[in-house]
Amino acid sequence: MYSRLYSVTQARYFSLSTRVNAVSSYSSSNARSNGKPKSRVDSKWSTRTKPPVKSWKDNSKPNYRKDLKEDVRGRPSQKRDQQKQQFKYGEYGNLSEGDPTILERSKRIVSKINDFSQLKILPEVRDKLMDVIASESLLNKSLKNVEYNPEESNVQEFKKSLKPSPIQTTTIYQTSKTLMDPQLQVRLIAAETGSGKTMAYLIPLVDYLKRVESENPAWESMKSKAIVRSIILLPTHELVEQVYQTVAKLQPALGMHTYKWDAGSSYKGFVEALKGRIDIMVTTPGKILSLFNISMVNRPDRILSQVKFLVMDEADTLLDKSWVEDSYSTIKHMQNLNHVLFCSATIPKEFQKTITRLFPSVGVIASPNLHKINHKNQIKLINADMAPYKGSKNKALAQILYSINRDNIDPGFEKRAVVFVNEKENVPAVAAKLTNQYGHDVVALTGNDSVEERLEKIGPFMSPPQRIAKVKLGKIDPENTKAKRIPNSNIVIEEAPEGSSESAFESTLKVLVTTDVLARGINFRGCRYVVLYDIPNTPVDLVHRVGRTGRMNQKGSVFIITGKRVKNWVKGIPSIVSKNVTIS
Ligand SMILES: Nc1ncnc2c1ncn2[C@@H]1O[C@H](COP(=O)(O)OP(=O)(O)OP(=O)(O)O)[C@@H](O)[C@H]1O
Repeated sequence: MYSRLYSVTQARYFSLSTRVNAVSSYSSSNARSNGKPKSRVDSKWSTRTKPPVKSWKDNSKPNYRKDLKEDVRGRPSQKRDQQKQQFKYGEYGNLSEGDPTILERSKRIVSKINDFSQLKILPEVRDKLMDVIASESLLNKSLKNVEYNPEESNVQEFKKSLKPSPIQTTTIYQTSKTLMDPQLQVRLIAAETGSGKTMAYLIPLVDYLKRVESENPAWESMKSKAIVRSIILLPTHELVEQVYQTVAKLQPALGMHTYKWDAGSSYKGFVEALKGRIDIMVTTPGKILSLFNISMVNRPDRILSQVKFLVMDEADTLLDKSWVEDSYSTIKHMQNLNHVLFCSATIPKEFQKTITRLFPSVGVIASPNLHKINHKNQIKLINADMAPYKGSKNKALAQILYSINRDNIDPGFEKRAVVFVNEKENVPAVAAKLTNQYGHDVVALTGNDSVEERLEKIGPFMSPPQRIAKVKLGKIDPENTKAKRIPNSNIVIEEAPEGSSESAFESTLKVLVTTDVLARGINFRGCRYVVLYDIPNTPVDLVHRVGRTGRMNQKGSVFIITGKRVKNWVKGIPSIVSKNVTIS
């Protein structure tokens, strides 16, 4: 059926300049569409008058006159209060300050709903998706990294205590109001890292597909067709793999036909899967666009025309300068979309501008904790210019790792730490130093590694922490320790004497040294420690890197290596986190 027919010229997607013209036609008229016929997606967006939920107002320019008026009336100025609670990340602050009314609305919804049963979800979908959460949540301490088996008692026990996270509550509540309204609905879901955004978009998506199956009379004739019904797009193959592991559980649970199209998949495999109908496909924009360049697939536009539900996860990346053209082209090929959900942990100002320019009707659902770092994280600044490190960041790092190893937190379990450096060129040297000089168990990962290598390297950090075999537990007695110098360094540490509780010091720490390539979206289960070898350049980098620990309201420890010339605002980071201040 999918023999060669497609012409490449037909598929060549428009250049950015053409696209920008096309974009401006969304908000105004069709006059600047370069004489090209407007796509169905275009016209849907341009004719839409009301966003499905409140759209995002730009609060970056303060309205002083309004503030003053409010102050004169003797009432507290909401705007000024908000500014007081914002932490400007040095000269690089680039996060949107947000619209307080959106956050207030979320708080109201969250205060009224605290159970999955209060949300409008098909009972079967609710039940199975709660099984999935219970089988993989990092809060479920009894998980042993086993195959998905909802019948297990530890899964069922944990399921009873499950509550929706704030972003899950607000997203499911808001989307359910108009889920089956056939008009195009575009939403941006924004919430802090590790807040359960994957389920926040997956539950409405699955609920939608299941409702179509039971409510749409055309379903009987559609169900055996070669169609793709929904797509989840992500920027990296690691994230495709991670999200697919969750999505794949819906195959046995709800009879969903799921498909992962990643770096290793063949076109033949895709065509085979398509013949049996794909309900949920997880992939990257690049893979979708490649459909237009292969001979095996006949009329890719037709395949994509049945996609009704699209999720763009890590949307601020997918719409940044280097991705926006591909991402936008991908969306435009899906002519009959009913729902588009953009999902992000951060709303940089640039992203906010892009999304409102491309999709003026976008409605925003944001969690009350957006742009805050989980205050349960303990942030420590380590000055590498001080003795005994004397300017050596590597010595400071070695000492941090050593102290992590001995801290007696989660005794009996392996420890994992992720070290972020700003430049990928520095990764091998830092990793080599830690391994060769300080004897740590380290893997180094950069964008230069192949997808397979990366997946293999991050594997141990993605699974729940393993119990250590044969560890003697016991408190470390500071009186009974002796000083030890780390070889070839001037770092002196205390070590338990032979025969005491030394096995509690036994190195069980696994260290991953990497860059921003792994800072986003990866759910490092059981990674309690993050070390920032360099000060992140932007608040977006800070939020994402720190967000690899302290997920779902857990505790995490973060060490930031600084120097004596560090700016004052950097020194303020620990206190803004503990005081739960919004970062901008
Ligand atoms: N309602 C819930 N209760 C308990 N755990 C949950 C719940 N929902 C999701 N989780 C778990 O929380 C963890 C974090 O979820 P997820 O990866 O979706 O976060 P995220 O918001 O997408 O993070 P990031 O912004 O870093 O991508 C996962 O282990 C997930 O299984």
